[in-house]
Amino acid sequence: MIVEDLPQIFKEARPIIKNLEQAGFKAYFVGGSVRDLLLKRPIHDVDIATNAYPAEVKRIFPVTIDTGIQHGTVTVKYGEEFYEVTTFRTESTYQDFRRPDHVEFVQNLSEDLKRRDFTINALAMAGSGEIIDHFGGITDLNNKVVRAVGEARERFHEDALRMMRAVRFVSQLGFTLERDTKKAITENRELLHHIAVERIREEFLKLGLGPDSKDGFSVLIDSELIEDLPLLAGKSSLLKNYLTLNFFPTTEPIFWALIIVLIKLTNDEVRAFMRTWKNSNEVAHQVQQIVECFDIVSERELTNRELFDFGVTTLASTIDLADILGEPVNGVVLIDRYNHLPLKDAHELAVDGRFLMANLGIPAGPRIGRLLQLTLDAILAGQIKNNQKSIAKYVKKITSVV
Ligand SMILES: Nc1ccn([C@@H]2O[C@H](COP(=O)(O)OP(=O)(O)OP(=O)(O)O)[C@@H](O)[C@H]2O)c(=O)n1
Ligand SMILES: [Mg+2]
Repeated sequence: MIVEDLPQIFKEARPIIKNLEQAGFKAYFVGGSVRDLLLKRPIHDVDIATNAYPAEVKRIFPVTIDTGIQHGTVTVKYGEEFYEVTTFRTESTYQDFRRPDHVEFVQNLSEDLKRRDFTINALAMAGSGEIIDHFGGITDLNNKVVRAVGEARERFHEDALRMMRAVRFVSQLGFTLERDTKKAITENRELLHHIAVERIREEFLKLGLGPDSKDGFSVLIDSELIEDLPLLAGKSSLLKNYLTLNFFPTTEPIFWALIIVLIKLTNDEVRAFMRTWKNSNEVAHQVQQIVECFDIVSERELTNRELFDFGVTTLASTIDLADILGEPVNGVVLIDRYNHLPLKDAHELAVDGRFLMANLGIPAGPRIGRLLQLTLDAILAGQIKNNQKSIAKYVKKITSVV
């Protein structure tokens, strides 16, 4: 099979293949870019594989970066773009179910393709556009099947993350998981414990935000791989509710908040959950806010002060989450109420601590902060206006009790 009209991104990279060939080496496009080309999906980067050793690649191209020399990868700058050029390799020295620290270089492409994870990812393309398919990858693309190259068990022992990748592709590409590949996941799922949580998280997120995340989740539960995800063991009956949803998350914080609500964590448990999954403090905080806000809106109306404290980003995410979970929350009304708050940020307060000290004779100290908070409450509750005169009057009144 020959692809006649290559997208621009391949055309721009073709001189790299030509240069390697002119120096007497073989070189091909490999991996995800060839898969995505045949699926007519957007292509974000093209990877090149060659029988040239890294030192030889570096001799051919004037600007290179040593990105992963021990794995055989050199980044080549060509034009304004950067390309990963990796020497054909096998990964025969796995000891701990993770990608190895060093690899064995090999001379031919098929040895290299043989150790790749799935048939759809084991395709290569020559500079001419000719597709090289040793493992039935094109048929599997046409049938929308994720199938391990050769023995699935071996592929998963080489790199256990591939089990997550399999399920991620189900969600991302709308494919089904081939039976033996799925069986091998069930039989080898504990191997996932050898994998860094950050890598698992990345795949889990791609799964959760993929267009067919419901199918991805279904396979995750069916294959029992879910039992080996951090803090999700024993939760599959709760997570089955994911399969009954009509909408699915579109952002990272909403995805996490959804999982947390489905597995019924208490607010106190959210932080530890997010930390175990090695999320950044920023994402963890956003998720915590959404879960807290969701808890409130499921029970009662938010107060103006709560609208103010949560802010519009958390509100919008909470409304999305409520929508996904079928919780009756009137998002339009909530956002409208937010938009009509007398102020949206504490900086918009017409007075500050200095004003209270200078004009009302209140001594410096923590009391100033408390008075400002009460003032903010009163303004948000509509009891007083946000101007110096009404604030001064109000503060004078409450200084007798605060
Ligand atoms: N655990 C892994 C990771 C990657 N690969 C191989 O390396 C290629 C590139 O890997 P990567 O960019 O991580 O994944 P892609 O399949 O390209 O998917 P994405 O579109 O998310 O980049 C894959 O296609 C596959 O051939 C593999 O065999 N085993
Ligand atoms: Mg890729």
